[in-house]
Amino acid sequence: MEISVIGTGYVGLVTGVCLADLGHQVMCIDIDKEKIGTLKQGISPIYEEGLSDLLKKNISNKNLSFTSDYKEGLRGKEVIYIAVGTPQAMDGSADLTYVEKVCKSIARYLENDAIVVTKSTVPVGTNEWIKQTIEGNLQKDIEIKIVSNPEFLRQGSAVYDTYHGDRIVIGSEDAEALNILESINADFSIPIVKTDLRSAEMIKYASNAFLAAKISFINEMANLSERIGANIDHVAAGMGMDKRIGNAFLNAGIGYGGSCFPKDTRAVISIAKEADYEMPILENVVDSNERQRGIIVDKMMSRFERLKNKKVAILGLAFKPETDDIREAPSISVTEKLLEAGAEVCAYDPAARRNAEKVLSNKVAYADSVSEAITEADIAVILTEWKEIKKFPIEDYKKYMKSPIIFDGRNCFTLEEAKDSGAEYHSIGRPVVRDSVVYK
Ligand SMILES: NC(=O)c1ccc[n+]([C@@H]2O[C@H](COP(=O)([O-])OP(=O)(O)OC[C@H]3O[C@@H](n4cnc5c(N)ncnc54)[C@H](O)[C@@H]3O)[C@@H](O)[C@H]2O)c1
Ligand SMILES: O=c1ccn([C@@H]2O[C@H](COP(=O)(O)OP(=O)(O)O[C@H]3O[C@H](CO)[C@@H](O)[C@H](O)[C@H]3O)[C@@H](O)[C@H]2O)c(=O)[nH]1
Repeated sequence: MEISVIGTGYVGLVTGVCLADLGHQVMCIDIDKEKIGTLKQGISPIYEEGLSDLLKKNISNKNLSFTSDYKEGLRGKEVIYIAVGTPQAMDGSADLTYVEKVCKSIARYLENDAIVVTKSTVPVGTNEWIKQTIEGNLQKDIEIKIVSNPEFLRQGSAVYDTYHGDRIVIGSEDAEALNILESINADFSIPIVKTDLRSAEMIKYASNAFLAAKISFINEMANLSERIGANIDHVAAGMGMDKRIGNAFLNAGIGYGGSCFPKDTRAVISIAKEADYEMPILENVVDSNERQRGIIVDKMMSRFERLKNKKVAILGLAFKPETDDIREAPSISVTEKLLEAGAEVCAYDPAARRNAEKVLSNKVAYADSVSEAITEADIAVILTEWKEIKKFPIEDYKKYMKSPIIFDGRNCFTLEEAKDSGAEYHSIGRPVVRDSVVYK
């Protein structure tokens, strides 16, 4: 099929590349000319294993091309995916400015009938508004059909998720459009849920809200476990064996971040407000996550009283491993709090340094390895569970640090490893290990 994908962020790029790899003729459009220039050369602006190879392969076999010119990008296209950002507005709702601009550009430049598919995460009812906005601005007598096709990929494993996701959701009131989308997606060999527009939009928000709630739930259980002498690793393992609960998303830590959970949970609360309905569970999930982001610095404060002039090594800045993204990463607030308390911060991240430098205070120094970051440090704080950070032996911290005191926000080491390491080890939801003793 002749397909156009609008927006080359995580979702747009991976969608475009994967559809091209299935044999469709895909043209990706982005208003960011610099990005388009980079993409044309086969260079992925996104840190994701395997993506660059797929990108180059499909550019060279002429299934995939890039443009910032809407007229060229929409010419003769039968299916048009919208994959631009829907960031959080000041009031917590989803900001649809980019989507609106896209609708107006489609209306202005499209010259043939087409199916418009929304991949962006948008509030319930938005797809109907998209149809009206395009139709209200059309320059030609053409027919537009609308399908909601929310995206469930995770950053860092986006290509894998596209081929191995648990389900593909497509929603439309138009049976023919639904069938065409079903046939495009059939090649991914993933179960397809066919539904109406509003339910498809709601499935996306409800799924993210549920996952965020699961994380906040286990985080609160972890905080309680610390206070009563239980070990959250054992608690989560025991809970997760119950198939009704499931063992995924039960890793306690310093809270969820990233470009989706924080904004999507707030968007649901905002949608509910519009519908004059209160959602106390979700409101508390958001508050609980805010509190969780602060607990690692609180733990340091209660251990040291003062952090002034302490040299703190931050290990991991990305909101999770295998991505260079630091949007809503806990590292942002932890770094701010440490600097406010007068600490000297030296950070290491295998991929996110370039993005971090744009956002974090210029008082933060950067290291090129774990060992360099922790050299002569008073405290090491682990914020992202990168493989490299998990693999760095806990017993080696004492070789480099002034005093081997570790605050691990991602439970990278077992208590057994910590016990024989010579390090003082504070983690989440587990007893402290000090002088080889596990303190309950
Ligand atoms: N990032 C994820 O893991 C993920 C997963 C599932 C769903 N989503 C949702 O998908 C959507 C896109 O997310 P993202 O992270 O890929 O976005 P992003 O913000 O990283 O990228 C959006 C891209 O759209 C481009 N753009 C903006 N306005 C444009 C316009 N008028 N015309 C053409 N291009 C334009 C920008 O230049 C940018 O390259 C959001 O709604 C998000 O909630 C994201
Ligand atoms: O047990 C867990 C699992 C995750 N997290 C944190 O939760 C956040 C999000 O992680 P993850 O879901 O792996 O990353 P995203 O790439 O943000 O993906 C989520 O958000 C996307 C955008 O909507 C959806 O498409 C995905 O299905 C959904 O998993 C990160 O900060 C993780 O550290 C935990 O703290 N504990």
